Amino acid sequence: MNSVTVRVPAKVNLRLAVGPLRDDGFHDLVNVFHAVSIFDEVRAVAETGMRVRVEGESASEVPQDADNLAIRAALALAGHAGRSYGVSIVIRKAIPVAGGMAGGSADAAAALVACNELWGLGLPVEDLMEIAADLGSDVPFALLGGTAVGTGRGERLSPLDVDGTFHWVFALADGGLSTARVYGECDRLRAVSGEPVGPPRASEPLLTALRTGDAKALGAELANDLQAAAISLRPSLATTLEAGRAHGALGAIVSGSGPTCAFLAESAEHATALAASLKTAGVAREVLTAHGPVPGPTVV
Ligand SMILES: C[C@@](CO)(OP(=O)(O)O)[C@H](O)COP(=O)(O)OP(=O)(O)OC[C@H]1O[C@@H](n2ccc(N)nc2=O)[C@H](O)[C@@H]1O
Ligand SMILES: Nc1ncnc2c1ncn2[C@@H]1O[C@H](COP(=O)(O)OP(=O)(O)O)[C@@H](O)[C@H]1O
Repeated sequence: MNSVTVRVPAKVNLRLAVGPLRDDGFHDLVNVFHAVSIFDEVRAVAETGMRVRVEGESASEVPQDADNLAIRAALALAGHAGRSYGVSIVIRKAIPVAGGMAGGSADAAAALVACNELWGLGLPVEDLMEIAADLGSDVPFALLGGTAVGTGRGERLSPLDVDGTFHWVFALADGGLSTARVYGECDRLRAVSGEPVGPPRASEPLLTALRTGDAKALGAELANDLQAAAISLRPSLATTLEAGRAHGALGAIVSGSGPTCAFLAESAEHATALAASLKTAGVAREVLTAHGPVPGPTVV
C-alpha cells in the first residue's frame, strides 16, 4: 500500500465539568464529547523520513514541522512498534484551528489510524488508545468518535447511547484561544470568587436527553465550566452567544476552551435558518452547520 487517507471529525463538548487544579497541572473532568460533521482529511504517503504539509485557508496557523500533532502521533506509533518508519502526511484542514473543536487531536488520531494501516502494523485500537492518551487529553476521544463521556483528564472514555441526530450551528471566531491559557483563567476566576471547587459531576438529565434524542432537553442541559474564562479572555463571545439565543437556539455554549460558539437547533432546516441569521448579525468570522454524532476516523 502506497497511501492511506482518513477523514476525521471535530468535536463539541456537551458538558464540560472542571474540578480543581491537580498537582500535575491538569484538571479532573467530566467531559461529554460529541463528534460533529466538520472534517479534516489526513493522507499518509509511504516515504523515507517524516514530513507534514497542511492545506486549506488556516494552513498558516498550523505548525508544519515536528510540533504538528499528526507527526508527533506518527513518531509515537513508530516508537511503539520499535521501528524507524517514514511517512509524508498531508492534512486538508477544515476544523477551526485553536477553536475548541480539537482539530489537532483529530489529526493526531487520524495519523495513528492511517500509519497503522500504511505500515501494516495491525495494532488493536486498545494500543492506539494508549498512545493517544500520551499525545493529549482529547486524542483518545478523537480516535473513538460518536458521543462519549471522558473522566480523568478526559482520556478515560465510556461511549454513550444516543438516539437519532442533533443539528448544530457553529460560529467561528477570528483567531484562536490557547487551551492552557483558558484553564489558567478559569483557575484565576475561581480564586478571585473564593467559592470552593468540588469534584466534577455528571448530569443525569443530559444523559437522558441524549438517550431519548430530546433536542430541547439537551439544549437546556448544555454547560461548560470553561465558558466564563473564555468570555473573560474574549468578551465578544457573550454577544455571539446572545445572538444565537435571540434567534431561537435551543442551547448556546462556548465549545470547549473556545472561541468557537455552538448552537443547538431543532432540525436541519432550523440550523440553516439560524446560521443565516447569525451571518446577517455579523457576530462571527464564519458560520457552519453540522450534525452529530458521527463516527471517528474513517479510511476513505
Ligand atoms: C478543553 C478541552 C475540552 O475537551 O479541549 P479543547 O476545547 O481545548 O479542544 C480539553 O480538555 C483539552 O484537551 P487537549 O487540548 O488535548 O489538552 P492537553 O494537550 O492534554 O493539555 C493542554 C493543557 O490544557 C490544560 N488541561 C488540559 C486537560 C485537562 N483535563 N486539564 C487541564 O488543565 C493543561 O494546562 C494542559 O497543559
Ligand atoms: N494538526 C494540527 N492541527 C491544528 N493545530 C495543531 C496541529 N498540530 C499542532 N497544532 C497546534 O495546536 C494548537 C491547538 O490546536 P487545536 O487542536 O486546533 O485547538 P483546540 O485545542 O482549541 O481544540 C494550535 O494552536 C497549533 O499550534
